[in-house]
Order: sequence, then structure tokens, then C-alpha cells
Amino acid sequence: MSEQDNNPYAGHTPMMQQYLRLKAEVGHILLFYRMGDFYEMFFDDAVEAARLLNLTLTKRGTTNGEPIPMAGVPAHAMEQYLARLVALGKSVAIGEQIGDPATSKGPVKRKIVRIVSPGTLTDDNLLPSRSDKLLLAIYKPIKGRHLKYGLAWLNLASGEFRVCETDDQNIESEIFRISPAEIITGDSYPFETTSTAAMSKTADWHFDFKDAQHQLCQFFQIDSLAAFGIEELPNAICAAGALLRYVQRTQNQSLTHIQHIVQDHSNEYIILDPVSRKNLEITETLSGESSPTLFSLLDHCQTPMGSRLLRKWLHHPLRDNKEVQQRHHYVQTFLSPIQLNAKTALDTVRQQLTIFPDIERISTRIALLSVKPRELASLRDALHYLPTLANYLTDNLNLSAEDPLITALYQQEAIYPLLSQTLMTEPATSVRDGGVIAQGFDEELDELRTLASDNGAFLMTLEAREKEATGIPSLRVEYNRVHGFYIEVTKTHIDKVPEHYRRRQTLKNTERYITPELKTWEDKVLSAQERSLSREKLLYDTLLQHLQQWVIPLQNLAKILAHIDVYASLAHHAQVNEWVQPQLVETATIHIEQGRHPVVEHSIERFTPNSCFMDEHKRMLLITGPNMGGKSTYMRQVALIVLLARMGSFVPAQHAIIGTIDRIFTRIGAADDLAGGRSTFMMEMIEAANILTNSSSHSLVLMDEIGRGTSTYDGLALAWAIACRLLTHNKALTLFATHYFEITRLPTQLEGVYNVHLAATETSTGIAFLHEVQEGPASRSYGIQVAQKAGIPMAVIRQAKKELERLEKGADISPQLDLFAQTHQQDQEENDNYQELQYIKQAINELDPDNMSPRDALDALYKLRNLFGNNT
Ligand SMILES: Nc1ncnc2c1ncn2[C@@H]1O[C@H](COP(=O)(O)OP(=O)(O)OP(=O)(O)O)[C@@H](O)[C@H]1O
Repeated sequence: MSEQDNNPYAGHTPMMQQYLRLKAEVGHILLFYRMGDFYEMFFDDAVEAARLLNLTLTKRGTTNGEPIPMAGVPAHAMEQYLARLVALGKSVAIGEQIGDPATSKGPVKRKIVRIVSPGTLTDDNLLPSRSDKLLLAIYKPIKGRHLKYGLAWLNLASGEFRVCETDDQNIESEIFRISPAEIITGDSYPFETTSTAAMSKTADWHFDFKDAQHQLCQFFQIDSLAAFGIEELPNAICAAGALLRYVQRTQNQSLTHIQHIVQDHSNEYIILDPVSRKNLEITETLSGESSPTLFSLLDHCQTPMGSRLLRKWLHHPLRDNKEVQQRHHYVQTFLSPIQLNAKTALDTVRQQLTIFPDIERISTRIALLSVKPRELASLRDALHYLPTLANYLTDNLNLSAEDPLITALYQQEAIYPLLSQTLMTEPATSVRDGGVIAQGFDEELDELRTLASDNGAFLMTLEAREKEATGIPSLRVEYNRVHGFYIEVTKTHIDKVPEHYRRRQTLKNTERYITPELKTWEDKVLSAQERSLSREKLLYDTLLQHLQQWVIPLQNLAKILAHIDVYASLAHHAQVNEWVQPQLVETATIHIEQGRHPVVEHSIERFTPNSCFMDEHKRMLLITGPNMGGKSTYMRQVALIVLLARMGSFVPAQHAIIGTIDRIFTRIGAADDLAGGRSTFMMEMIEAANILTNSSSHSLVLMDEIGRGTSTYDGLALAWAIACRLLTHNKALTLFATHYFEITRLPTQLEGVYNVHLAATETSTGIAFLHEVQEGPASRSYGIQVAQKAGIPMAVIRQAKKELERLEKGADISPQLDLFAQTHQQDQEENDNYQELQYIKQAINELDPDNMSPRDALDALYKLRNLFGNNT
């Protein structure tokens, strides 16, 4: 077989062959192929990128007689295009020129230097500062005894690597808790999720247990995964191994900041299913905005590390009291300075925190050797400031020098001298341009710099000497970037120019010359500049090598600063909004006195506080009241106060006792899942089924108007049965809002359930909502009054009132058995009406108007009127 036959790309130009080889290497990922000052894309990549980035689609050459589509982005603007693609969930492979164009025969050698994907970002320009971008690998064997999902996720920007295993029931909750930017699964593994993360595939065999185990042990240089205590999680190990391979392949650089794998115990956290996370608007509103949310409200953090930690805490409320109490204790500490006024002390700490840059990401970029000189300078300045912060905290707050928050601040002292001796006070942006390494740090560099820049004296001497030697008074020695050094002589003196002057450039009125002496000087200066830049690069690289040993201590420092920032932020919010420290107990209890909705209290002028008392004896509150009365707000406020208390925050209430809660469920206003082919009612029932299957006596359940998506009787019957089940079987702490008044009779039949209602009164101008939770069921629903307030025409309102009167007269619905008796009665009525209509229709059809006398027509009309039962 000839070479030609072996080459699948034969027939293409050599450059296109190289392109196709690189493209085959990266598969479906977009390939940015470097060509001079551009990154070009070809074929389908070009078409897709042109569409996504609004680029002009051009052509370059042909294949099989067809033009090859091409689109490109300028190399200098590449980051901004990358950011846009990654935000759209795309991955991009960067094919760089690595050969020397001057010496290359054929196309310059090119290589995939890295792959940028939504879950593997580390560049400052591509990463949002206040949220993390995680990469999650998921694996589940098709058969075998251990059929759990193995999950492994990595925050490449911080080095945090975690694993866990979970079952079918909880996989979605776990994915939403982890909230990855990208999910990788095996090529042939058909995984589906409602998460909006970018989905990537990798070879199935990367998930092979033996291979993964080997891969991980080799990477962490350990003999067994027992070192991380994860040896009992085989499927998580498979996922972790595949994830590591993926990252190594895409990053193509050392990953020394990833130091260990931590087992994530999901039972440490209060479980929130995806729907509840959404409903509670923790970090995203129901309409997908980033504010107003619980996070946007509480995020007064001064550092990006603090904001990211706060975001994480909000999505990971804790079950265990001890750690939460510790967090409350710190928030309280920030609110109780020793001598100073609390506001002054807190404001000072928060002001001091503004000095700290994103040390977490800087330490990662140190590990990846991609840190910029200015980032190191900001790190240096921050480290210099650390003792001031530490002293302020110990002197003014009740924090001892042994407190872990403080000790961590003192452990970084040795890095500061290293950075301050090595770096200039204000270094240049990039080491390529020089101006990064401090004067006096390296003798050789100083000499080269002097040589490269200090040429003033030599040139002046040369100029004076040449003026005298030639007798040309206007002779000048000059320098420009294009032509280098030259001696300039006006044309009037040209006859005096000596023999050894060589012409360099001719202008209109002057000639420019170079002499052997000046040329030697020029070579020396230019090479000194070049050597000084490469010396500086070398010294910078050496600095980065020295800094490697500090990556882990810096990560720890970043963690501690993030904690201080979050405590200060929570304290600040509590101080400004008069939030209180909740008391934690071990029982399933929720006692909230005069609670407020943390977000709504800011959006309206006067918020009415409401209490909520629930415990094992009072497990369900049936909430009735008019639409717009405040039922949903009340229920959400209870859930949010529990969530806030359990993530370490103070809460908007006068007093609160919160017990151990294992899950929070919210079934509030389900939306259609048209894409998933599920109606509103179906969604409602799926959510209710989940609650009935998974809630326990330590769960908090919010049920808002369950059953309203179907016919009245079906809905009522379902709501009744679901409430009973929750009370008697699940025994969950439940807030059950309903418009079915029949259900308010439940307390007469079962224990542990109580009625409350949102009060409203009717005034001369219409209904007035008091937004006050009062004991007992609501006396009426005020639906028509609310409709009137909404602007429904008066004629419709009047008719509705009449209809309501008629219905109320005829209805005396009682629950359970009678309910179904009523259904039968209604069916009967409907049947009778139908018969009557059919009869009338037939009578009308039998009329023959063309052959009727006026007298007959009048008779027929009377007859018809009588058929309607109206003979007046
Ligand atoms: N405690 C409160 N104090 C003051 N205003 C409140 C309070 N609770 C609710 N509101 C106001 O009432 C409006 C309606 O509240 P909410 O949506 O909770 O009522 P609802 O009873 O659930 O209504 P629907 O049954 O129609 O869903 C809110 O947008 C808010 O402005």
C-alpha cells in the first residue's frame, strides 16, 4: 500500500492535512487553529462559530470541488471570544504554532496546547469572580451488585476535589446541589438530567475501576486510596479517575494545587431537591435573574472568595447543630466588639478586607504557572497587611490569638519577603515586556538594564567627538525604533562626511549614517535589552518555582479569609436589618416569633411579621385565606428562616428556635414542563409523590394549593388524602396552604394538625389584606373581591356574586364520604341538564318556519319558553 493510501487526508493541502489531524484529535470540540494573527476555524466548526459569534463566514480552498467554509477571530481578542463560547456551554481546543516559521518546511508545526471547557476554567478573564465553575463526572455501572451513582467533582480554580455516591432517587438533588458547569459521562452512557450544565463525553474505558485507581494513585503519589478514606466508593473512584484524565488532557500542565480527594457526605446537608432550590430563589429568581435572591441580599462580602463561600453555604445548609452553632458564634463575635461600638468595629474589619485580592485563584494560578506579575504584587501587598488585620481582630473582637481564624493569618510571613524582594513595587502587566523584577534583586539583570538603557552619556560623547572631527556643527546622533542608532547630517554638509560613514537612510533634507563604532554600540545595547528580558523571564520563572511550596498554605489562607469575610458579611446584614441569632435544638422544632420574609421585607414598605410554631405535637398548619393574602410569602419565609439558621446566618425574626431538619420540600406553583411533555397537574403530582416517598418526621414540607390543577372534586380528594398521609405516615412538619375549605375540618379528625389563616377584612373600598397569620380557618375566600381589585369588569363580578350565592345555597359539602356522594349528585344534575337541552334542541329542529302561520309561530315560542321551565 502506498503512503498515499495510508493518508486519510490525501488530496488536501499540507496545511489542511495538518488541520484535519488536529481536528481528529479533539473530536467534536471546536478547534481554534492559529494562523498568523488569527485563530481560524474550518468546515462545520466555522459554520457553527460564525453563527454563535456573529463572525463573517468566508472560504479557503476546496475539498471535493466544494469550497471549505472558514471563520476566524483575531488572536489578540481571543479571550473575549472564548468567554462567549464557554458561556454558551462550548468547549474550545487551542491549536498553537509551536514551530519556527523561518525554519519550517511545509506548514509550521502546531499542537493542541489546551482545551478550554466550561468546567475547567482558570483564567481570570473567563471565570466569574463570585461563583465557581465546577466539573462533575458521573458514573453508574450497568450491572452488578453496587448500582449506585459515582460522582466526582473538581473546582479547578481552587483545587477542591470531592467525591460521593448516591442512588437513583437522589441523583438530581445531588447534581443541583453541586451545581456543575460541565458534566462528563462515558461515551456510550445515556445520561439525562434537567441540569443546564454543558454535557461532555469521554471514552468509556476512562471509567474503568482498575485504570481509575491507578490513575489516581499515580497522580497523588500514594499506594492506596485508603489514604483519602474513599476506598469503599468504587463508582466514585471510577468517576474521579475519568475526571482526572479529562482535566490532564485538557489542561496540559501541572496540577499541583490538587492535593487530595475529600469524601463528601451528602447526609451532612439538608437535602433540597432541584424544585425546592428553585422555589426558594436561593441564588436565582424563578425567572432566572440573579437578584433579588437570598444570595444577592446577603452578599456584602468584600472579597470574591467570601462571596463564593457564602453562595456555597446557602446551597449547603447543615443538619448537624455543632458546626452551625460555631458559625453563629463567629457571627455574634463580629457583632460584639470589646470596647468599640459594634458598627465601627465591623465597618473597620470590612474595610480592611477590601485590600485582599482573590488569593484562592491566585494560588491556583501559581500552581498552574500562569500567574501574572500584578497578581503577585497584589498578593504581596495583602500579605503585608495580614498582621494588621490579625491584630485588629484580636484587639477589638473577642478572638484569641489561638483561634483558628487568627493563627492561619500569622502563618504566611515567609512569603512576603520573597515577593517583596523579587518584585517591583508596581510591576508591568506581563513579564514579556520586562519591568517586573525589582532593581537590586539580581546583579546580572541590573547590569543588563544599565547597558540597555543608560546610553545617554556615550551618545553625547560620540556626538561631540564626531562634530569636532568632521567640522559639522549640526551633526546629531539619534535613535529610532525602526532604524536603530544613526548619525544625521543635513544635506548642506554632505561633502564633509568622512569615508567610514555608511549611509543608512536618505530623507529630503538629511542623510543618516552609521559608523562601525556606532554599530558595535547598537548591537551591544540591543542584545542587552534582549538578554535583560530573558533574564527577567528566567528570574520570574524561578520565583514561580519557589512559590510552589506556598500553594497549599495560600489556599488555606484564602479559605480563612473567606470565612472571616462571610462572618463579617452575615454580621453586617444582621446588624442593619435587626436579625437575631437562632437557637438550635436537636428535636424537629420550628419556633419563629415575629418572623419576616428576608427578601420581601425589603421590597415592600411595611411588612407584617408572623410567627410559626411547629413541633412533634403540632406537625401541620392548614393555611387558608384569600388570594394575595400572603400564604405563599408566609410559607416561604418559614423555609428561608430555617435555611438561613441552618447555614450559619442570623434570621429575620424576634426570636427563633430551629431544630434538626433533614430535608426541605416545597411544592409551590408548579409550572408546565412542556419540553418534558408533562402538564402542570402531572408536575404537581410528581412533586407530591416525591414528598410522600421521601419526607420524614424531621422534614419541612411546604404544600401550596395541592390539587388545584384538576377538577374540584379530584383535587379536593387528593389534597385531603395527601394531607392525611403526611400527618399520619410521614409525620413531617408541614405547612399546607389550601383553598379547599373542606380540608379545614381535618383537625376534628386527626391529631397534630391546626388551622391558621391569613386575615383580611372587607372595607367600603373593597377587600383589605392584613397579612396577619391568625388562629383558626378563614371564614371566606374573598376570591370575587380580589378579582374586583384586579379590575375584572363589574358586570362579570355581579354575575359571579349571583352564581356564588346560588352555589352556596345548594352546597353543603362535607369531606370524605359525603364528598363522593356529592359527586354523584352533581353527575346526576349534569345528566338532567343534558337531557333537557337535548329535548329543547329536538323541539327547535322540528319547527318549520317557512310553513308556519304567525299564530303557529307564536304558539311555538310559548311552548319553547315553557320547556325552559319559565312560564311567567
Ligand atoms: N406579611 C406580609 N406583610 C406585608 N405584605 C405581605 C405579607 N405577606 C405577603 N404580602 C404581600 O402580599 C402579596 C401576596 O402575597 P402571597 O403571594 O404570599 O399571597 P397568597 O396568599 O399566596 O396569594 P395566592 O393564593 O394568590 O397565591 C405579596 O406580593 C406581598 O406584597
